[in-house]
Amino acid sequence: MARWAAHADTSVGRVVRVDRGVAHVLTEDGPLRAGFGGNLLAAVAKDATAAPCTGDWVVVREWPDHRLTVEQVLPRRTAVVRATAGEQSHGQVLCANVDLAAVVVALHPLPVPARVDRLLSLAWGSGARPLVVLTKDDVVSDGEQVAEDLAVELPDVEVVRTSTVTGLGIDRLAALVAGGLTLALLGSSGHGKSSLVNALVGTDVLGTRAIRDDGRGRHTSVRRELVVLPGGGAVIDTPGLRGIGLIDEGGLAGAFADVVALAAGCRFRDCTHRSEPGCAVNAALEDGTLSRRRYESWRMLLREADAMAARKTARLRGEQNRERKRRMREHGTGR
Ligand SMILES: Nc1nc2c(ncn2[C@@H]2O[C@H](COP(=O)(O)OP(=O)(O)OP(=O)(O)O)[C@@H](O)[C@H]2O)c(=O)[nH]1
Ligand SMILES: [Zn+2]
Repeated sequence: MARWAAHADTSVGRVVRVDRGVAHVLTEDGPLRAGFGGNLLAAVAKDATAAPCTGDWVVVREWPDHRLTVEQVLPRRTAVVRATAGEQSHGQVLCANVDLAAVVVALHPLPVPARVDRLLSLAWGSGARPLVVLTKDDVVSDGEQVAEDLAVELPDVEVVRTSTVTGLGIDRLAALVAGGLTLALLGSSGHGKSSLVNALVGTDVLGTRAIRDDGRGRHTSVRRELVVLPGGGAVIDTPGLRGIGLIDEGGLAGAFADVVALAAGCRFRDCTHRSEPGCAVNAALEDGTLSRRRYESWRMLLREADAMAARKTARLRGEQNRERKRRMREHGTGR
């Protein structure tokens, strides 16, 4: 490496992907691979979210024997974090420092709105600007109508129709990131994320074209990869998200800002928005301002977020108990 940052032996770069404890980092002087430094390993042992992930800016150190290690993960501006249910888990960081978080949903078969809501909650939770990207417009005739219906329900979110067959909407996505921004693609398997990356790059970088003899797609690529685009900016493909348990309260509040605003007007602070008098949410349902579908979707995700929060509390309590027992053993006191 020729050019160095603050210290003579360190350099700053952006993580393209992480493979079994090896970070692939893009620096001003080209790509490099680095293991995790000792302090970083210790931090990761305590909290897995401390590990470098795609999109992170990191400090890489070169040792006298030319070994390279990631010494530090710079603070994340935004992060797409999937809540996970495991007792140990603090959530899983899918990617970091993204400016736009796109929910990628195919137009065929017809998008399931509750699914879009769920993924949008994940997108809102990241701190990035959420976006809906509808794919495979070429296989349907009512793409425009579906996009319009969604846009009406999601007033704060841009909805972009795309097709990697006709090229529709690809220029819009390219324009959104052109100023040097980073776009993350979130969605279930098979909805066309890798195809979008390829269309944006103009070449087959992620290997969606590889088809096996039985006609099914083969995935040779390592996912969660950051790809720098020729027109400026970058795009991150994430692995197919199956869905359940990705919700946190913050993201949900963002995705349902309209409903949260309504709920603030309920007569009772602890209104459950079922049948209480003076419930502003129910009033909006009755006068049609809020759709029954969106209301049901919100309630379902809220229940999930509550369950997730309860598990988190239980986990923290478990950690405290273990710590107290450890101290009892060591010092004969629980204090
Ligand atoms: N007709 C049509 N087919 C598309 C379009 N985009 C993707 N496909 C097809 O849809 C299938 C899935 O596309 P992928 O890009 O692999 O989807 P993915 O979301 O990356 O899926 P995973 O890799 O499993 O996460 C492939 O057979 C693509 O060729 C499109 O715009 N139009
Ligand atoms: Zn209410």
